[in-house]
Amino acid sequence: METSRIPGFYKMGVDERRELLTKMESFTEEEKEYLFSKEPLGTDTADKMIENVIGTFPLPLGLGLNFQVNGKDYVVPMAIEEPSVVASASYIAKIVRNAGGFTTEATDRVMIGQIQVVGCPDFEAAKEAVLKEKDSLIEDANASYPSLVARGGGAEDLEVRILNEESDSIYGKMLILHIYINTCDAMGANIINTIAESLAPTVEKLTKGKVYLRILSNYADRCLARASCVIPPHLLESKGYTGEEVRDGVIHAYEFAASDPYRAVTHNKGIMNGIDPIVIATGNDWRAVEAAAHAHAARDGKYGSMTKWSKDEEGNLVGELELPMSVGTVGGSIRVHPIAKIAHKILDVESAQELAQVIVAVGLAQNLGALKALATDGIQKGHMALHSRSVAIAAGATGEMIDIIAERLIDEKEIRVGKAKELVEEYTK
Ligand SMILES: CC(C)(COP(=O)([O-])OP(=O)([O-])OC[C@H]1O[C@@H](n2cnc3c(N)ncnc32)[C@H](O)[C@@H]1OP(=O)([O-])[O-])[C@@H](O)C(=O)NCCC(=O)NCCSC(=O)C[C@@](C)(O)CC(=O)[O-]
Ligand SMILES: NC(=O)C1=CN([C@@H]2O[C@H](COP(=O)(O)OP(=O)(O)OC[C@H]3O[C@@H](n4cnc5c(N)ncnc54)[C@H](OP(=O)(O)O)[C@@H]3O)[C@@H](O)[C@H]2O)C=CC1
Repeated sequence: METSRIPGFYKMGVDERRELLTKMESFTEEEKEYLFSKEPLGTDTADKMIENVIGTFPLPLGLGLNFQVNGKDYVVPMAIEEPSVVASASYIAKIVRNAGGFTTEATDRVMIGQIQVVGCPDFEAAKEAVLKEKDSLIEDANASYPSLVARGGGAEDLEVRILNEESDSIYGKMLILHIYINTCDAMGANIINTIAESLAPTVEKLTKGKVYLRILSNYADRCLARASCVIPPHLLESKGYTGEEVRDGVIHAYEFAASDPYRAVTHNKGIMNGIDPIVIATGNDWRAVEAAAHAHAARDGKYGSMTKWSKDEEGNLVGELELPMSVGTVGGSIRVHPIAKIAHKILDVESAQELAQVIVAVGLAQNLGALKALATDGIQKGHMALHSRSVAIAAGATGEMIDIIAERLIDEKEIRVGKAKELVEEYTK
């Protein structure tokens, strides 16, 4: 889409938003049917995707607006059940676009396949034997997946480690091969597992040991994406707070997360609030992204903040986020789930590398949204006001009653289900 800046989008009704979206994006009739239908993922398709299917589990799909990354505008599809996340991402993206937008970069998409060998009569000799045959193992790996090589990807390198060298237990000592594979635009789990399994018989011959596990590592530390932003303090100003106060509050909040795992987990949950919804909407494996993100946050041996916030010489707030981002634009369920396909069309990324960069930019925005709120009015004001509609529904409100009850909960500063039930009873008397 030409622009991601659509002021007042949230003030429109759903039908009005859909009409505007169809003017901005050229959907086919089939796409419109899926996107706007009551059953976007048919049970027939669902039944082919997983096992023991009895139905589907819909999530709200919203659009994160105002995003500008490396000079390009992105409308970001976000599938999430939690209120205020989409609003917060859009809010911060609006501030950051006025500061020049997010800057991002990504490494090559190199994923890791692990092969575990146990029971080698001589582990050092086994390691040497594997390393001696490194080139031919890489050739074999590539021969097992020629289509990947044809796309410019494939196995690139191989390393070997001996784990628990001093262990007395027969279960402890093992040889671990890492095979590094460029999976192009696929997340690559199945590709890597296929390659790792294909190498196992040769590895057993070389090592005289027994191969057990042949599987990718989800700690994709050679498949990283980075985002940063630089925000002049005047853009952070909000009611009752100077920009400098907000900036300093955000940096204090970061230092708290960097020093205390109890805070870091919550801080990082706030980052994943932005990341998971786009990973889910684009049909990617969010468990893989979550697992790798938290491992990366503990890479120095202590769990800490995924982001970093600081002040530069001009007094600007500087935000940075680096995460492993093993996502794809093909593979898995991406081309199977009709809404995931449409989400890719809306997002308009050309490669997995580009997708990874947009995702980390959204994570960085989401973190700032939470920290800005926490460092000023507190989280409840913005978040609970938007949560009030869910509270009203949980208390039994329907139709036009939902907004009326939600408004009353906000006015009376008591956003809880018990209070909402009282109001619903009063309303229906
Ligand atoms: C909620 C806001 C944005 C309100 O903030 P506000 O100042 O009332 O917003 P505003 O009315 O000035 O609007 C500014 C922009 O925000 C967006 N916006 C504003 N309202 C809406 C809406 N209804 N729907 C969609 N977009 C909205 C919209 O883009 C709008 O620009 P415009 O389009 O008008 O030019 C703010 O209070 C905020 O960012 N709060 C933080 C919310 C948050 O982080 N939620 C996550 C849940 S809490 C959690 O799980 C994580 C946490 C917090 O524990 C993590 C941690 O501890 O670090
Ligand atoms: N631990 C984990 O995280 C695990 C995750 N998984 C699951 O694996 C799935 C992801 O595996 P993945 O291997 O990505 O998916 P696929 O098995 O679907 O493989 C991707 C396929 O996409 C095709 N392709 C088309 N264009 C490209 C391109 N530009 N770049 C790369 N491939 C292309 C390739 O087929 P061709 O070359 O024939 O055209 C390739 O085989 C996810 O569903 C995940 O949940 C599975 C096991 C473990």
